[in-house]
Amino acid sequence: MRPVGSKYLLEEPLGRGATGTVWRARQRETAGAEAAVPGQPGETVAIKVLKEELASDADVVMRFLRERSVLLRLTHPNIVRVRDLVVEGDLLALVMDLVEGPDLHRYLRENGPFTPVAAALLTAQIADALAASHADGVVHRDLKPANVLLQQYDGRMHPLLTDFGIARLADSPGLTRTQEFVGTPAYVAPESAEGRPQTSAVDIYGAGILLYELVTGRPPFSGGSALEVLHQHLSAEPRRPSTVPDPLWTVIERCLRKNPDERPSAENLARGLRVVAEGIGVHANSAQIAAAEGVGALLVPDPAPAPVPDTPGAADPTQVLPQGAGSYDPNAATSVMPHTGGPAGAADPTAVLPNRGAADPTAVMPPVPPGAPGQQGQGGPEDPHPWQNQLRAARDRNEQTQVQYVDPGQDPLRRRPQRQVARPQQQPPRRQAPPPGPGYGHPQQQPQQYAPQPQRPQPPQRYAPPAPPPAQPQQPQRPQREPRQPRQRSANPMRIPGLGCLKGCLFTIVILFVAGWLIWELSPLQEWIGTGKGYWEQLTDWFSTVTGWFEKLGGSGSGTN
Ligand SMILES: Nc1ncnc2c1ncn2[C@@H]1O[C@H](COP(=O)(O)OP(=O)(O)OP(=O)(O)O)[C@@H](O)[C@H]1O
Repeated sequence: MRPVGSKYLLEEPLGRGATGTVWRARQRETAGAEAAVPGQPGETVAIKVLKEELASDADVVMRFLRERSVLLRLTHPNIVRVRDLVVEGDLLALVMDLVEGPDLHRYLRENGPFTPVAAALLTAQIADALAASHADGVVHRDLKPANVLLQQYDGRMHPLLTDFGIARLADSPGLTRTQEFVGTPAYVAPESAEGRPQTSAVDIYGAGILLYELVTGRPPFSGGSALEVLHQHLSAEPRRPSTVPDPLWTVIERCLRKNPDERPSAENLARGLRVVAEGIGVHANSAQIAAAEGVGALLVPDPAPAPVPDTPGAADPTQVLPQGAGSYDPNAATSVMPHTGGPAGAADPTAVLPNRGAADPTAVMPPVPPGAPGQQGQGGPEDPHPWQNQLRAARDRNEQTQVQYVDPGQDPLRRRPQRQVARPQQQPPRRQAPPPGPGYGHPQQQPQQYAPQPQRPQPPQRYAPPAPPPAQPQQPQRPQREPRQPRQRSANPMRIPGLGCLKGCLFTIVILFVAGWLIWELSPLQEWIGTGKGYWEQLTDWFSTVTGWFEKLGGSGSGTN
């Protein structure tokens, strides 16, 4: 557990975005007066630790401190509360309320689109949050499903907008010098894409995209590359899905106007969406239906939208948004997008949008170097992008929920062979024999059982490098096969079929012969028979008599025939 300042301890990462990593953390001590929420020791919080690039940028640190009061005072039932800001050495962190629940991006992915009514009501709450922050002069600038957390209780979902001010922090003059600004391709307003001055209307555009995605499951503009997506933001009209009711489509269409001055204010958007939700619901009465159909009249633009100060493109109208390329992931982490300062192409974004790496689905905006309009690479086209860290961050973010790297040493699949290696040392020979490996000490009985040791070859597919070493210690077991010598037993004549029987018979005959001789010589048998002959003589006599009987028997048999 890593401490953050003296008051917090990081416990486990909850997720990673382009601007930092969010951790579940615990409060160690009550925070000082500078915190908006002092908290209690033991309380669980969420802490976003900003990336080192940001933390080491003097402008970001300055801005972080300057905006401290804005971030801390931004409180609304639909905004994740920032409790404290920590600046310590190279570390910048925002301490927030911990929200138990998925973000909207994940929820959509797992549950599919919302009904039009639910989508309207959920977006209305987000619009409420925007209205409050815009009134305070704070523009979110990175509105997207991943930045909406869903707190669930009593079977209801309560959306909370997070990451307020982060885009603005990341968009420091220091980072501008490196030709970057923050945004996410699928949610970037046309004026942001073009580097024109931005206002709170960019959030309304983001809300329109989000609403479209809630009812259809995907954002309106897609393409094989971020470049393509940006072109669509600039010039394509969103296609209306047949499932979207007229009044709701009116709202979406107004939010997605290319001209920011034609988009409704956040407050009017929230009101309009509630009217629509009532009018398209199954229980709507005729008045509600009529009100929903006339929603266009409610969607009045903001007469004085909150400006985005220091917008990268704002100071320099010639700036264009060179997008790189890569096929884009609509919900990829916030992209750090480059912009050129070159005048060329200012009026024609297509002229300055470089395309690079179109095949990478997670890629975000590649850079365009300063002073080289329309070109990438600081030193040449082959140079590595100064964006690669961000690209990697975006990619990491996308992968993290799918691929968890498993240390081979921790992998149970790999541990199994290790256990096999250990067993021979236990060597309780006979008992170990039936299980796989060992058979150690009984090679002759289980010679084939060694084959399973090659279970090892299974892991090799994944853990080719680590697997062999554990296998080696088993090599010495092979010589154990030599004890097969017992096979020499196969030379034992007793194992020749029939031979054992013959031997037994012969042995029995000898025994009988000797026993008979002893009886003949030592007992009164000889006298009883009264032959006076020797043992051998008597035997041959009996033998002749018996063979005579057989001959007679044979002779009488043939005479009969
Ligand atoms: N206050 C919070 N409580 C609980 N989880 C949070 C909180 N804030 C963020 N998270 C989790 O952390 C994840 C990463 O958040 P983060 O804001 O860094 O990423 P992001 O919004 O996807 O990327 P970006 O930095 O581009 O905005 C979120 O998807 C969310 O699941």
